[in-house]
Amino acid sequence: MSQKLTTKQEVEQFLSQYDTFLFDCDGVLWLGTHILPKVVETLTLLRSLGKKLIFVTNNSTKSRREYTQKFEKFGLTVTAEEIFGSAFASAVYLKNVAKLPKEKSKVWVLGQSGIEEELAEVGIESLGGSNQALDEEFTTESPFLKLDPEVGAVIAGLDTKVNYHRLAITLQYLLQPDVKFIATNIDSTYPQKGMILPGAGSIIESVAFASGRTPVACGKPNQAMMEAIVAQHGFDKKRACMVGDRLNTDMKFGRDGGLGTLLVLTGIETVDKIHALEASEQPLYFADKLGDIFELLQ
Ligand SMILES: O=C(O)[C@H](O)[C@H](O)COP(=O)(O)O
Ligand SMILES: [Mg+2]
Repeated sequence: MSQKLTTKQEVEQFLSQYDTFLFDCDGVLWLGTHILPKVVETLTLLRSLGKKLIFVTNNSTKSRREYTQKFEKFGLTVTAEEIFGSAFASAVYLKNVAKLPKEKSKVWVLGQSGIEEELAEVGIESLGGSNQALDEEFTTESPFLKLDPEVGAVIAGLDTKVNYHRLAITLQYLLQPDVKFIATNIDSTYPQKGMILPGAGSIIESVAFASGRTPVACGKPNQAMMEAIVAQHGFDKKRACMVGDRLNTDMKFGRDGGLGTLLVLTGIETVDKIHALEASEQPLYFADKLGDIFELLQ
């Protein structure tokens, strides 16, 4: 049974088990541009206790560089090496696993600057994405219908500017069987302040359905992302805890990786969702919010 953190002793006992914490971002640290209560204090406290902090987000709209700027706005100094985003995971997958041949080395992006920037970082040329010409209404005269024969893959992720034009051109590439199909992540929804919005998975599902294809999904819970994080930071997974707000991505990612798990209720899930699960599928711990760690220790 999942244990709720409600007292100082419980928090101390929880913290004593782990040296490394992997934090999901949307719904755990912040909701869009709103930082959640006592998050800064909690992260600062954990750092002062000598804990290693790593940030693992499925939100592909920003690159690791752009995330460092977002952290900075909240007064938190976090390096790009401490951040793993699904845009980065997808770029690394393309570069190291999918290995596109030279003549098919470009990528069509259904998504935002995070994906474009991470692809550029690993030396991959991208098309589509944030190109403003795609904001225009789709017609059969679209210049993008002249497909680039050098495109060898589609990467699809969260895109708040998604429209019929972008979906239509993405489909044209996906109808080519030799073009690989990569999804940054599978989240059906994500939390914003006061509302739940359609997530990357809901957008990707549209072109997956139209093309009859299933993408390789690179973000949480894919354990390739976990292995990349462990390879970079070299921590003991048994002494690490995944903190998240979603069961089928964050908690599965932690559980499958052999980490401890803490679910916070500031994003997607509710306490009823936890209790509806088999004991073996429940997170080890849950809390109303991440900031409870700081508040309960006072
Ligand atoms: O739809 C998305 O891309 C995701 O729901 C979302 O942004 C998740 O981000 P995370 O909670 O992993 O930080
Ligand atoms: Mg989240």
